[in-house]
Amino acid sequence: MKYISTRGHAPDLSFEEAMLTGLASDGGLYVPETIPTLSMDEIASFAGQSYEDVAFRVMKPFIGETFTDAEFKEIIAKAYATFSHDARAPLVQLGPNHFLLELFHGPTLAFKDFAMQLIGQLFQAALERRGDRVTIVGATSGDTGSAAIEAFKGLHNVDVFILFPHGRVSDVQRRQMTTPTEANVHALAVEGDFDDCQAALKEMFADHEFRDGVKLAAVNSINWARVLAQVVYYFTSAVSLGAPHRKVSFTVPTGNFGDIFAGYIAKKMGLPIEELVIATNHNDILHRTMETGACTKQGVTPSISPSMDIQVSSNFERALFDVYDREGAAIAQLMDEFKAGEFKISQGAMDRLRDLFASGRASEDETSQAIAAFHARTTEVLCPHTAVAVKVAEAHLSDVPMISLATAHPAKFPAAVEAACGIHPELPERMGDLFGKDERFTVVPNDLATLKALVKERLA
Ligand SMILES: Cc1ncc(COP(=O)(O)O)c(C=O)c1O
Ligand SMILES: N[C@@H](CCOP(=O)(O)O)C(=O)O
Repeated sequence: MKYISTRGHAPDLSFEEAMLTGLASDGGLYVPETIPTLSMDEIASFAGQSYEDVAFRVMKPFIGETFTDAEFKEIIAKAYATFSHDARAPLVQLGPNHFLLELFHGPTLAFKDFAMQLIGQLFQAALERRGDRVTIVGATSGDTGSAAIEAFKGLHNVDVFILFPHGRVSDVQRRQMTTPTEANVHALAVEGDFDDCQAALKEMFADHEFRDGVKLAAVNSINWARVLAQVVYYFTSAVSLGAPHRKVSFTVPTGNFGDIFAGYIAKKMGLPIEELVIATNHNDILHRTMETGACTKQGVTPSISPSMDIQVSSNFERALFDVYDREGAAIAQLMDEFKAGEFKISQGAMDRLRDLFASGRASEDETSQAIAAFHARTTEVLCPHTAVAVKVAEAHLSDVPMISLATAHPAKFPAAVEAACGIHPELPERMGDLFGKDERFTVVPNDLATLKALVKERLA
């Protein structure tokens, strides 16, 4: 399996190289040259299998010969052993034909653990074999950072620097990033928003001297391995509701477009998905783009679903690559235009996007009301990101089962949840001392040169 860049100029890479590289050298994102498909019989045979078994069968065709079957199975087993629910990603019913896919039973209580726990193991195995080390720099609006730190803390062949927007993550998210004591963990509070953090990360990759000098690696969803790991739960949840003999739909709370792009890959692999619904909060660039065909940057406005306070959605580039018939030059041009604030999508590409994705937006009030209404109706306490999905999903309910993705545990956002429904969601006992620990982080101006100097200084 070869991986190619969405901008057409970077060298093709193997799975292992693409994973350890992250962003392509031409600024593009790596995608598989072809998407392997699974037959109806193969998908049907997932019924009743463990999450780990399905994970092996879904991901194996993408990793080629990178690991032996036995090695890959062991990696998967270790990755999900840290989860507190036997099903890993259980489904609960919210109402007639509406289901919630709980993706928050991993160690940091967010869906990011599904991919991060796995790539932590994959990186370790690959780096040990190569006798190599890397410097991970990650940008986070809260959840990716905590999941990355949890997966990589204490490893001798990795340093992990996490850039988070100062004052714009929840207290639980910040503490998950700032309380680990391991020397290879560096939490940096950037005086900017998530888009600034992500832009700095991409600039670091564009500076080839810096990139090669520190052996830069990415664990954001610009890294293909992150997306791949998330494809699995689309299969497990759909099959448990009768797929492939019955279609299902998904509504996905969306920021960087990684999670919903994983759903799109599942569909391309053969999973019969009726609708894939993009759900945004008031930072709604994706919804506006789907409505108008113009992708126009507006400033980020903080919300009660802070992990989705994003306006530059990395993985949208991967979807554009497909609807532009995989023409790297066209994508490079759109991304150049976007630097000045806007690009317009051609009518043909827009028609294809609208065939693939529906979209909706939930305001702050609608999000709070959804938390209150679903708690009153079902006793389920939704996190604000999940509430965005559930609210948007309501407009898409039909006789096809709808699965809304519950991307984080409500206890990560207690203030917003309590304000909405009067319940103070408690952290699970295993995280109970989070607020008793000392924090360790550095506040950094939103300045690329300062950030790069800091990374080099810490590594030295
Ligand atoms: C809790 C939560 N929900 C939803 C999202 C959106 O996911 P994605 O960026 O993959 O679209 C994120 C992070 O981005 C998140 O942390
Ligand atoms: N919501 C994310 C933003 C980064 O997204 P990623 O999926 O590209 O890592 C976060 O919580 O950090």
